[in-house]
Formats: sequence, structure tokens, C-alpha cells
Amino acid sequence: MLKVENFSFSYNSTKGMHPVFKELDITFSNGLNAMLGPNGAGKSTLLKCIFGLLRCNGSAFFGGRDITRMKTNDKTKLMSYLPQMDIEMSSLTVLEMVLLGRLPELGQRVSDEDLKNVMDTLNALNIAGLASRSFSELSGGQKKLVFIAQTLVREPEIILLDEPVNSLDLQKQLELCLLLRHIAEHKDIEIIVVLHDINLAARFADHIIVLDEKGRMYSSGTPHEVISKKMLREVYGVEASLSHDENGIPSISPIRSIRDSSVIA
Ligand SMILES: Nc1ncnc2c1ncn2[C@@H]1O[C@H](COP(=O)(O)OP(=O)(O)OP(=O)(O)O)[C@@H](O)[C@H]1O
Repeated sequence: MLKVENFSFSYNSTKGMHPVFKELDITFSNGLNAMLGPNGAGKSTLLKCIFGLLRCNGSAFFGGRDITRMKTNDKTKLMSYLPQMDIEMSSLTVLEMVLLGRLPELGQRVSDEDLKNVMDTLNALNIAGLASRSFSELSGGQKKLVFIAQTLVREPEIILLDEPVNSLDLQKQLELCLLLRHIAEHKDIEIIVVLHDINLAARFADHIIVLDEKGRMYSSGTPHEVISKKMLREVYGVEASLSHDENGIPSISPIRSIRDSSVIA
């Protein structure tokens, strides 16, 4: 179980220090964690700090080890990370791009096992047919799926995904969430996924963490505990209707923005 303790981070920009979060404590759960929050709340920054792309103050413990003090090599073996922004161009094929995701394990030669893992992952995401295509010629959604495959092609202990469903069509969003559920349930891998779709988070996550616009933890718990009209109003500034299906899974439907300066009522 990943535990973030006392995390503080500020960007040092031309306009001075820009604090994103201060003394943040979060206990993620085993399984599938969804992180929600408005634009600019600090979700991507938090994932980058956990992965070690940004240096922040504080500690992050996993299995008794402080991952903020780990060597980069050990960190990349422990975790894989899908950033929000991806590169657009590459002269590699889809198969080669996904193989890159196994870099921490790759020996001098690509083994049959490496290739099998790549093909299994492409199959799981229903994109095996793209394996020999040039990456640069793919559509935006197809490229996204290739990066997701690159992140999932190994079996690390933690997977961090920043808005993976962006630019995927409805069917692929659903399939990806089902795949993440399957991985979380059967492979003992902790997944932290940043989402903007509250209904997807409600349906698929074991645990939801909500950051508010100031990078503070507003709430955390099961979807049933976290998703409320009050949270939607206070964190997102949105009036919404809320219902629950026969399994108690919440589902929301936004009605209007309650921002003072909102142009459209
Ligand atoms: N490189 C940077 N330099 C300075 N400030 C930054 C930088 N990157 C992000 N920020 C600021 O840090 C804050 C948090 O950004 P972050 O990208 O972590 O938010 P987010 O919750 O992931 O947002 P979104 O949902 O829009 O992706 C924002 O106010 C943003 O403007």
C-alpha cells in the first residue's frame, strides 16, 4: 500500500514560487485508486513526485521502503508511469514502442518472453493488429493505447496513469477500465489513475482520492463514501443530480455551474 507523507511541492517559475501542495498525506489502497480533482489541483504534479520526475519534500512509503530515497533504477523497476502528454513522432513501429516499456528488464537481446509479453499486452488492449504499423501514422487515440501498452507491458508493483482515457472512444474507455480492474484484482498491482470522468471512477475504482483546487485532500474513501452532491458543489462548483444503481454504485449528472462568473446559467 502506497502512503504519501508530508508531501510539499512548489514550481519555481519566472514569476516566483508557485506552491502546488503542502504537507499532503494520502494513503492509497491496494487495488485500483482513482484520483479526482479540478484542473490545476496538482494531480499530475503528485504523480510526477511519486515517480521521482520532480523532487518534493516528504516521503512516500511502499512495503516499508521510502521510494523517494530509492535509486532511479530501483524506482523504474518498482513503478511504471504514463504521463498526460505524450510524444507525437517516432520512427519506431508499435511493437518496438511497446517493447521500450520493458527496458528495465531487457537483456542484450530481445527474448521470446519479451515478445510474448508485448503481444499479450497488445491483445489485451485489442490493438495487436497495429503491431507492425509505424507509430507516427496512428490516430491520437491509437497512439494513446500504444503508450498505455508501454506502461502495462511489465508487471511492476505500482502503475501510475495520468488521464489514460483521454482521446479514447467510449468502447475503449470501458475496455481499458475493465482491463485495469482485472490487473488490480488478479496481479496484486497497485494502480493510481487520474481521471476526470467521475462516473468511470465511481464504477471501477476501489478507492477514490479527491484533491481540491488548492492541492489539499478534500476526501478519500470508497466511491459510495466520496461521491456526493456536496463534494461536486464544493470541489467542482457544479450542481449535479446523483443516483445509485442496484449495487450502490453512484452515478452523477451535472446540471449547472455555480461559479459566480459563469456566463451560461
Ligand atoms: N512546469 C510548471 N511550472 C509552473 N507551474 C506549473 C507547471 N506545471 C504545472 N504548474 C502549475 O501547477 C498546478 C498543478 O498543475 P497540475 O498539472 O499538477 O494539475 P492537474 O490537477 O494535473 O490539472 P489538470 O487536471 O488540468 O491536468 C497548476 O496551477 C499549474 O498551473
